[in-house]
Amino acid sequence: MALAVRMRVPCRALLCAGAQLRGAALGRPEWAAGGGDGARRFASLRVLVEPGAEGRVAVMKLKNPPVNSLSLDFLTEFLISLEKLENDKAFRGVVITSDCPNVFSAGLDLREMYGRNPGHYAEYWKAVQELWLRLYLSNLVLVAAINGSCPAGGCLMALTSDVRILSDSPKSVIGLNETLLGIVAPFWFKDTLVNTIGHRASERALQLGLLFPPAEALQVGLVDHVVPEDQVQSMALSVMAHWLAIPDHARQLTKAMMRKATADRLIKQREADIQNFVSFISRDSIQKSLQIYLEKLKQKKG
Ligand SMILES: CCCCC/C=C\CCCC/C=C/C(=O)SCCNC(=O)CCNC(=O)[C@H](O)C(C)(C)COP(=O)(O)OP(=O)(O)OC[C@H]1O[C@@H](n2cnc3c(N)ncnc32)[C@H](O)[C@@H]1OP(=O)(O)O
Repeated sequence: MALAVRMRVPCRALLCAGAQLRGAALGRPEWAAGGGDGARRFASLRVLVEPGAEGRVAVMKLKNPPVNSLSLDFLTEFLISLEKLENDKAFRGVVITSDCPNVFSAGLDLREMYGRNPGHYAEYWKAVQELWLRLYLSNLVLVAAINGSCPAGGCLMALTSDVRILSDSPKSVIGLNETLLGIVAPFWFKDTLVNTIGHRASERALQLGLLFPPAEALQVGLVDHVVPEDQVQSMALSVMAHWLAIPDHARQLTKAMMRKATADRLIKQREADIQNFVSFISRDSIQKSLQIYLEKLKQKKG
């Protein structure tokens, strides 16, 4: 219990209070309970939560079409959802997957980082930090069922999980590709990658902005399993059962022991990190890079 308190993330309550206000401002109910599972099945506009197995596992489906970009509204809804699950003692594990075909998540929403004002950038970055801290320090067992493309912020989200299962498809590439956009992965993105695949492999992956196809992602240790597309969720539930066989308190203490120092680096300098982001993203040269990248994405279609 003491651990659970220690692992709580500062400012979380603040952000969630803000999040609820945001939801109210959008003029919709926060949660609509439905289905035979009553309150255990719930949904916001962009996140579906369904029971996974034996009432102790939930499946969170990211549903922000077309590509599950991590917009501010999406982050807000995701964080409220996660908080609900963390606070429900019945749940011990969560599978995170996508409801959008061929894409797990396109990462941070580029429209939140382009052509906005400094106040907006600061609000957005605080929500991104919160997402990482809440997921990275979660007491729940988190399994990422990565059923599609998983670049940058999508990869960061997957990296916070305890286990990653990737679908064996040419579309399912994963990595921190920030340099390809002319931007730089922040230190806590980098730390999370280093903690997963080691220093040398991270250095190469980050500098080159590598997006690994399934076999290479498995080889470098970025994911733990590669399975056919239609088996991603069943594999996630089966891996989850293995992890849930471990007593929670021992597993949670061990997870905290492994991750706390990394999280603390950001916690100690959250405000400075926000200011750093705002000044970096506001630069004309960076805005230009983002503009070019967004145009390229549009041209790809036409
Ligand atoms: C030194 C100090 C450092 C301090 C740090 C400061 C700042 C930097 C940190 C920033 C960290 C950034 C992290 C990120 O996550 S950046 C986002 C990176 N994401 C990507 O590169 C992915 C881009 N998207 C794609 O490659 C593809 O869309 C796809 C995910 C492979 C899916 O392909 P497909 O199914 O063919 O869909 P479309 O490409 O046609 O896209 C459909 C529409 O969605 C729009 N889109 C795509 N991705 C994003 C996105 N990330 N944000 C917003 N919108 C996105 C795309 O433009 C299409 O829109 P349209 O229908 O209006 O044309």
